[in-house]
Amino acid sequence: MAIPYPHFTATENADMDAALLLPSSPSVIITQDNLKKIAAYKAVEYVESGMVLGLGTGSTAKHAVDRIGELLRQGELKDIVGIPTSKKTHEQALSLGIPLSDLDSHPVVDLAIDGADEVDPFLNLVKGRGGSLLREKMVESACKKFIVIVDESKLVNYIGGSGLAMPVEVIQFCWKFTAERLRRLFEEAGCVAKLRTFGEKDEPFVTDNGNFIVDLYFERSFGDLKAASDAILQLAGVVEHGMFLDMATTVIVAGELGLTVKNK
Ligand SMILES: O=C[C@H](O)[C@H](O)[C@H](O)COP(=O)(O)O
Repeated sequence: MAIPYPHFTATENADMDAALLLPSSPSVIITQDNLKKIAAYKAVEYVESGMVLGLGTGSTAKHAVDRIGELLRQGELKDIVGIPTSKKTHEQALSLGIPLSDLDSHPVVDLAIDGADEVDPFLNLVKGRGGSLLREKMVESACKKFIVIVDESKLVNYIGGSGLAMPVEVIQFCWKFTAERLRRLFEEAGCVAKLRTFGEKDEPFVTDNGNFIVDLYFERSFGDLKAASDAILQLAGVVEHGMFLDMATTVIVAGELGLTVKNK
């Protein structure tokens, strides 16, 4: 989807790196992917040499990982250790020559940069529509600073408010039983629970950890997020859910009027 940028002046609203990405002529259309890149480049300004970095997953985080690789190659960043949040990011970072490690060797992460599927006004998130929520939550709950990068389409009034999926990673064993228990937890919010599938044959999507994903859809708000989180995690068969509550320290939003940086 292309987003028109009729009156945007890059140098007033964005940093120089991001400004370089913006169209020079007001009639040029800037794409949603450009917005993701602008947010990602801004986040990478927070990276310092010597840091242990959580490397996020998804189409927005991919730009941040690319940029980190580029700055390492140029010698502008040194001694970075990356902790990837998925097999896909692991492969991307390897191909860029970013030195990698894991939480066993580096249990404290200085900074993580990742995308999100929803961001509410309190900086609570939904993540995992790409299927990587569990490793993301492990890495991002171990970090001192967690910067979330989104285009403005991800902003919602309340968690679940996009009408799109809130993913829950479940073990494969009797997943229908678990999906039904999840649905019943949120019956009053008009919840529908669906197994995530892919391809023409509708095969179950399997996470990097060998689990399935049940996507929850809500007709209306389910209220107390902490209570919902606790209730989901109490179900045997659930591994983790995609609500990231009170975890983001900064959210960078690239939107029609430029970049907004929201701090906790
Ligand atoms: O599982 C995927 C991750 O949580 C992503 O960070 C999230 O889905 C946002 O992805 P994207 O930047 O592609 O919209």
